[in-house]
Amino acid sequence: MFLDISLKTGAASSGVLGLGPILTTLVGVVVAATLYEYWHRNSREYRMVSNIPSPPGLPLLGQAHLAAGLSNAEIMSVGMGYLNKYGETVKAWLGHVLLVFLTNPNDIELILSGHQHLTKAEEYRYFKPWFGDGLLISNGHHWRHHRKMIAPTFHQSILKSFVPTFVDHSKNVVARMDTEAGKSFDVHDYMSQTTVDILLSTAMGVKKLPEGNKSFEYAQAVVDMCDIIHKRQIKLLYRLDSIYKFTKLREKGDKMMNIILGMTSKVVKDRKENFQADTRAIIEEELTKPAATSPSAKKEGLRDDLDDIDENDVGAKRRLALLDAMVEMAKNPDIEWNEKDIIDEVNTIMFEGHDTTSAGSSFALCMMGIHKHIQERVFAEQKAIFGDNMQRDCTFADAMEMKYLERVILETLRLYPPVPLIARRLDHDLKLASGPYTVPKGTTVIVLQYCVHRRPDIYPNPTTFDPDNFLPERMANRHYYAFIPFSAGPRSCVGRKYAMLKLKVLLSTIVRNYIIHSTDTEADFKLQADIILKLENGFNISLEKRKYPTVA
Ligand code: HEM
Repeated sequence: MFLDISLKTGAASSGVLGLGPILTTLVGVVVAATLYEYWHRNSREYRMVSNIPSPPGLPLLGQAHLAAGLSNAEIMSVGMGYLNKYGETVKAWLGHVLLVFLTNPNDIELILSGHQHLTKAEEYRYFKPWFGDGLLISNGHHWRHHRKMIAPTFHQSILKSFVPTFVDHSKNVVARMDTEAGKSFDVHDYMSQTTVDILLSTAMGVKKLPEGNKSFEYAQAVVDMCDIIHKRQIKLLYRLDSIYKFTKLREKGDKMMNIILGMTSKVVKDRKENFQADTRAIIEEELTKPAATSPSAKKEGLRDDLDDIDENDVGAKRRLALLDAMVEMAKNPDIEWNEKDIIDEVNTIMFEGHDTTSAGSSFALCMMGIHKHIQERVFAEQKAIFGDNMQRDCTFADAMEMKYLERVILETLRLYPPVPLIARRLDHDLKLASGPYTVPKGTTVIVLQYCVHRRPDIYPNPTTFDPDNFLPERMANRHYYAFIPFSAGPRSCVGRKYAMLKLKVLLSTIVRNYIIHSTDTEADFKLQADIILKLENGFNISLEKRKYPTVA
């Protein structure tokens, strides 16, 4: 347009009104930006959310500049500061992308409970090269079909059969940590390798684990890849593929993806090669009892397909663990399932199933190291269960008796939820319950578990670590959606029962072998929320071997 005018006026060589070409371009950009900003501010979306509080923004950028130059730990603390200042429902514009942050359980219920808002937010697209169309990020028919096929592979009878494997790996990590006894060390390194190995040996049916420190290398690559994806989600420039592909970050991302995909494709290849009928079937005995791994009897609003699968199941059935079940499905012409589906779900579950529980177990160990009286109660419960034979292997029945340890795990997940937030894209306009707000279709709504778990109106002394927050009578009086470490509703965590059982076996084995110490306090924690909540300064503990009289 400007060029047209200047040509007609014969001023092309010197630009508009005799200005140089750079200035001409600049004026063009400013005019286009002003027009865009004018259009944006008059859009339906902008007007609809104008009454939702937000930190001050800039033209074009919105609030995007607030994250510029900050580390992940800084973003977390700055973000919390804004939420404290602006209230329980806050909006932010990342350029033209609208984000609405929710911390009121009534709003969260509107998002998570029904089938209306199941679509994952745009921000999950950065996982696509990794998870493909795996459960965590897929939508619509594809997600529904995969969920229906995969949820039964976490049936209680299968989880029960995993307990001896959980025990073997727990004993193994106890032995490996012996070299650290007396020293302060970052326990997350041990937890991440162990949780990778446990997943490989259970859900993936791997008989021979990768040699050397391949599991640790994979776990480290996952941490680095999450950091990259998180940067892409929140830094405006990295969001654009056209810019990201020329950055150093992408080079690093490609390297990490090679390690990750190399490991998972080998797992699938090996399992397919060694897929023998006699090693894969698990025949369950008759089963009619409710799942004992669930934190409490569920009220109607919190029930999900995992409860239904465990509770409405009668009679003997042949069941397979995850990877074996998927290999069989791919061979069955009547089931819509192919090789890519297998790889996508292996990648999804290898990630979701290990990084979450390694953070959860590391936080729980730190909590017990810091709150010694709580560790003593955990140990006393172990003593009551194991009696004079504290070194014997834990069974499924033992794990069901660990009520206090369960409360310690739940309280850890309250204060330090490994998945600190969930994001959905609204498929319909949504009237919120927390105020006179209507959020338009297409918005990214972000459910902040981390914040709802720390609301003082729901948890008196919200920052105090108190496992008794999960006494049945306290839980019964709380809003269903005020404790959602595993999300809730139809898209809740498919591995939550697996996770709780594994954490109990692992922590029970560690606590029976070591007294856990910590020199850090919770005030020293530098929380870092890059996809999975971690401590930037490490999960530092030290261990002291427990001594038992030798059995003659
Ligand atoms: C302490 C441990 C865990 C926590 C806190 C946790 C938390 C969550 C949360 C919050 C979600 C919803 C995410 C979202 O909507 O963005 C989720 C989904 C999921 N989790 Fe977990 N998880 C844990 C362990 C596991 C384990 C052990 C597995 C598998 C072995 C697993 C597999 C999955 C899968 C496949 C999904 C996607 C479900 C769907 O969209 O249908 N998780 N998890």
